[in-house]
Amino acid sequence: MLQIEELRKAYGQRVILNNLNLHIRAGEIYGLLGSNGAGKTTTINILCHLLVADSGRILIKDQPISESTKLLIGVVPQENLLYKSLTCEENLNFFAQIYGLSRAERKQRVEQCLGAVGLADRAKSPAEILSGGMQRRLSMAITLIHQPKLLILDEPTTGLDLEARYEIWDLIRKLQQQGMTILLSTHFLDEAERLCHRIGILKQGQIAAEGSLDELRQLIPASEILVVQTPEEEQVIQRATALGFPMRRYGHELAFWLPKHLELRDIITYFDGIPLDSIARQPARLEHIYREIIQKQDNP
Ligand SMILES: Nc1ncnc2c1ncn2[C@@H]1O[C@H](COP(=O)(O)OP(=O)(O)OP(=O)(O)O)[C@@H](O)[C@H]1O
Repeated sequence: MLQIEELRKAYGQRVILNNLNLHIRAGEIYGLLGSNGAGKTTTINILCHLLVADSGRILIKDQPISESTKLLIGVVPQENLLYKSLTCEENLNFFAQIYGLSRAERKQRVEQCLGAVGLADRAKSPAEILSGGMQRRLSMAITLIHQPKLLILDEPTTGLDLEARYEIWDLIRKLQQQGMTILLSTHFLDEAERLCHRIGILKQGQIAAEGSLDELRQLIPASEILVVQTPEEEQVIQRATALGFPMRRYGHELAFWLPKHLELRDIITYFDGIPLDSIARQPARLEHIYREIIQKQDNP
């Protein structure tokens, strides 16, 4: 669906995209992850013609991007693009007019798009009285008005509460099930884990790692992660190190990589004689993999 080849963008001496290659398959949800300033929005801005790349090639449905391919893409930016004093219906109508839809088409598309995002009953409500989650869904409806094939979502759940995030996630899944290809840029690893078929981690202007969650799991030699809470961290670290379990810290959590699946009762015996508050095994999650990839790149 989308092929980005050797894309380069620099601001002065500062290279943001360093010959980036990215391929998004039709019908998938592709998660683009990266630290602040990694170049996610820069990539999106180039895709939607807000920025010009220094070099590289972008193909959408095998055609180089141009004015005529613009209609294939719909972008939901980080900030909602809404006229707050207009109703939901009026907002959609306005954008439908910009896309040149006839009066009859507009009526039909406005209804369809409001229905698609679950706002049919708010058609007459001014955007400004909607909750943050509803405003985001209205922003998504606006992006759907011209029936794009590729939907680009830039941090779609930033600033939303948990219920609103669930609603946006359901909506993203529903759109994908209806055949939409989705590029999702996000900071939230749980969001990428739940929604994305494949994930690419953008680092130093390139995709440092890419794949499904299972494929990414192969990148770290941990079968499972052991999280330990103890008042005697030094003793636990010494014991685990002697057993060959690499240590990591995830925020305040003390963790060890387990090279293979081990029974919890066996693990507990390894720490005999050391006071433990809690001990838990968990599968390696995107958080653990992401951290490793980001740090490995920083300190090759
Ligand atoms: N017009 C500009 N001039 C100079 N530098 C810029 C300009 N626009 C963006 N940058 C820099 O380019 C880098 C990439 O920015 P970008 O917004 O693409 O990152 P991002 O991955 O989307 O980050 P975030 O997750 O914080 O939104 C940043 O360091 C930013 O400061």
